[in-house]
Formats: sequence, structure tokens, C-alpha cells
Amino acid sequence: MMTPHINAAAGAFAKTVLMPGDPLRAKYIAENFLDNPKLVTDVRNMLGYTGEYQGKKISVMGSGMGIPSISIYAKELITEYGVENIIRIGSCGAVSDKIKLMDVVMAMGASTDSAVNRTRFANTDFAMIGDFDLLRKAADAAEKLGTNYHVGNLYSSDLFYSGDEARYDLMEKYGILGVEMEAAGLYGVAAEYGARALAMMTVTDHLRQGLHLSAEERQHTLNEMIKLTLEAVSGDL
Ligand SMILES: O=P(O)(O)O[C@H]1O[C@H](CO)[C@@H](O)[C@H]1O
Ligand SMILES: O=c1cc[nH]c(=O)[nH]1
Repeated sequence: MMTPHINAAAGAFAKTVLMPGDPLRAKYIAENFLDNPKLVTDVRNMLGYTGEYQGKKISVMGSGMGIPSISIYAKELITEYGVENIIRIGSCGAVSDKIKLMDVVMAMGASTDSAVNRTRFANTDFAMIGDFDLLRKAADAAEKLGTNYHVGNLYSSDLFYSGDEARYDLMEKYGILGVEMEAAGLYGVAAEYGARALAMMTVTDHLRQGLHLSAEERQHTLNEMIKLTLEAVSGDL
């Protein structure tokens, strides 16, 4: 079996796929957190691996950056490879002083300036929400591991370089917890094709305070989020 973007064999993916934006983060997770990881797809270097966690099959694959990219991979994973659960594990920027660097943000919902969900939903506003069961398990895992986390609304932006300070004010007023570039697209695909999805982000940047995690801090905190995610999904693999 092959799609235009995934060259894995039929059955190569587990029913649960962790999805960081960066394919090299997928490689890092496979090599450092999974047992017996095998590369199953590498079209365009968008690396995907399947291995085991606590003896059960699990996959990890990069999504690329932005809603169009994750929409292609998530759709093909669900419809062509039978994937049932996709958990995005990414990075985001914060706009509120209540959110600190290294906190984890779990997207109960995802707002966006992208048109994709209006395009797929008769030009009306479909509420982009994460799967409640995955969200509850992720929050429970964060409590267990003592992670600082927030649950609420995220903003998936088409522009990384927007420079729109007024929009950051609006986001803060409306309680947006983080800005990233994929969650609303992932939630739309999951709704359209009947899969479960959750997006979780580590806060790596503070867009109002001009703060950015160092490379080492990014690595460390992303490790925490990966452990949290594996703990959250371990009962369902
Ligand atoms: O760290 P990842 O998962 O790539 O997520 C964030 O980082 C990228 C921008 O640098 C965008 O993909 C954004 O959503
Ligand atoms: O999209 C993103 C990702 C990380 N940090 C940001 O500020 N924006």
C-alpha cells in the first residue's frame, strides 16, 4: 500500500500515532522512547516509525508545519492505514502572562484564521474540539507526573511571522492559551473522517515577553511532554 505521501506497507502503523511537527523529533522519540522502532515511511523525509511501548504497538510520525501539511498526513493515516488516534505533540507561543515557558497546553478547542474548516463545513463555523477521552487521560497523566498544564482554547495560525500585536491582545482577552499552526486542521480532519485527536504543546516561546527556550530546555521539556503522552495513551494501545 502507498499513498502519494506515505510509502508504508499496509498494517505498518499502529492504531495510535504521536505526531510532532518535526520529522527529526519523530525519529528522536522513536529511538529514545520506543522499543524495536522501525522506519515505516520516509517520503519527502517525513519520517514515520512504528515500535512498542510497554510491549504494545505505537507509531510516531512528523506532520510538517502548518494545517495543509498535517491535513494530508492525518487524512491518509486515518483513511488508508486505519489509524484511530492521532496525538499532536508540538510547541507553541503564549500570549498571556498566566502561561509560563515550559508549561504544557492541552487543546480542548482550537480557533484558527485558516479557512479549511469553513471549506469543509458548508462555509459555517464548526467548533474544533479535541477528543474528551484522550484529553482526560492526558490531564490525568499530567497530574500524576506533576507537570504544569493548562486545558482550553488554542489558536492555530496560518502565519508564523504575523507581527500582529493587536491580534495577540484579542487572543489574550479571549483566553487563548497558545499559538501554533496545526491543531485546528487536525481536529477538522479527525471530525471529517471519524478519528480521535488531541493536540498538546509545550510552551517554548512567550510572544509578549520575547522569551524563548534554549535548545537544551526545549529538549528537556519536550521529553516531559513525550513521557506524559505515552503515559496517557498506554492503556489504549
Ligand atoms: O513544534 P511543532 O510541532 O513543529 O509546532 C510549531 O512549530 C512550528 C513553527 O516553528 C509549527 O509547526 C508550530 O505549530
Ligand atoms: O507556531 C508557533 C510555535 C512555537 N512558537 C510560536 O511562537 N509559534
